[in-house]
Amino acid sequence: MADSFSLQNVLDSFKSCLSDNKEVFIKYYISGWRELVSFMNSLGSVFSFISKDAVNKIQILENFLVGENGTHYLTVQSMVKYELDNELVDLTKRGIHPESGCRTLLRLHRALRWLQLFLESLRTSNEDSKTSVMCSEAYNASLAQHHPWIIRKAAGVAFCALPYRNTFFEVMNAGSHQEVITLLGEALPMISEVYQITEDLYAKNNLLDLP
Ligand SMILES: CCCCCCCC/C=C\CCCCCCCC(=O)N[C@@H](COP(=O)(O)O)[C@H](O)/C=C/CCCCCCCCCCCCC
Repeated sequence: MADSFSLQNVLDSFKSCLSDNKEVFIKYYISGWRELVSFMNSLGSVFSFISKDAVNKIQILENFLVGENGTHYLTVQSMVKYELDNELVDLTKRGIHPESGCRTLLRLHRALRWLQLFLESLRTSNEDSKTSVMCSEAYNASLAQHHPWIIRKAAGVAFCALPYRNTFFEVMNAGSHQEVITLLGEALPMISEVYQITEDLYAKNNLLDLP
């Protein structure tokens, strides 16, 4: 995991995610998430429970990727085909495959929607905007609908600990505020494309509600 966060690295990871024929490389998908988790860790221990869950899911996918069937886990497309063809996914209720690649990636995919909304909000924010409000609005419009009450409550408490917008931009380590905004403008189309390709693939295969 990177020692200090760089927004440029996040951008590079999501840029590298797409193959020429628009498949999503799992290796770069998880390296983008690792970079984001390193950022979240720098914000304080109140985010540890979120970071632990994200790291756990990243690790599950990493284990598949370096495991004996790793060639099937090169892209999200090849993973979906391999796991469905070999009945390795619990489709309606949790059973003998509670940690399939498909359901694990789905959790990060939903979080990617939150990230997309949050970054867009940050990009278009002004000096008076509150990061906690932007974060919780993005969360309510995405991940919250998949989380039980207790997680929503804990997430709400964590959001209140987010630093003010100015400090937040500085921790992003990407130069002046204008430079951060420019970089966000470059990162967002990459993130959105990766999100949409994954969303379409999951929808086509009826995988959007995996338990
Ligand atoms: C570019 C820099 C600015 C933005 C930096 C953002 C950094 C964000 C880094 C990581 C985001 C965490 C991703 C969380 C994945 C959550 C996956 C999930 O939904 N897991 C739940 C369901 O899993 P299963 O039980 O079905 O296996 C699990 O129950 C969740 C537990 C933890 C709580 C998740 C709360 C998510 C809040 C997301 C907002 C993070 C706020 C960070 C603020 C910078």
